[in-house]
Amino acid sequence: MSLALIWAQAHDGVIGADGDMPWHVPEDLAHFKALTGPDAVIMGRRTWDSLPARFRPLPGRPNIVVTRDHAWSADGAIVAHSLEDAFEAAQLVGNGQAWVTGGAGLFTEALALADRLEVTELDLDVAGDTFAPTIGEEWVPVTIDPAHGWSESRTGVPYRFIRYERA
Ligand SMILES: CCc1nc(N)nc(N)c1OCCCOc1ncccc1N1CCC(C(F)(F)F)CC1
Repeated sequence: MSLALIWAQAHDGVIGADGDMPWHVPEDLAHFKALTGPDAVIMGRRTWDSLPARFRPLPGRPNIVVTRDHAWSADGAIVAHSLEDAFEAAQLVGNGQAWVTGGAGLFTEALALADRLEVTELDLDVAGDTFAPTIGEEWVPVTIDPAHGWSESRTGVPYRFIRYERA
């Protein structure tokens, strides 16, 4: 089972504000959908709660939700009570590739287990209360798209996609 992390961040690693993402970049949604495809997604309960109802569960794949609350359940969610349990569940129901899709706490914990990071960088200054994990020296950018500069979202936000792998 291969574990990847995927997130979108603005300047200073902001990934969220008040339980949502303070931007709208349709090209990132398309990127997320294209990359994660039918693979299992693993997310924290707050990220699950942040999903718009039409995307809860994320369509067409196992949705594994990590929560410490042993009373919690939700239609369309496979409940796990630790990242390790989530990883095991993904191995049982997944197809070999699982994605941690948020939030900050899970990203920090999953970083040590992951072999790939897919980061959408937004050239955007925005206030936030939730931040991406620090990407250590052991991670190297293997692709940057576009190779130089930025693409421009139809909403006007410059963005680029970076893939990191372990050195
Ligand atoms: C896309 C947002 C996103 N971007 C990157 N690069 N990495 C992520 N970890 C990520 O957060 C996924 C979970 C939160 O997702 C959403 N939060 C608010 C509104 C919409 C969503 N999306 C819309 C697209 C939908 C589809 F199934 F179509 F992909 C999934 C839910």
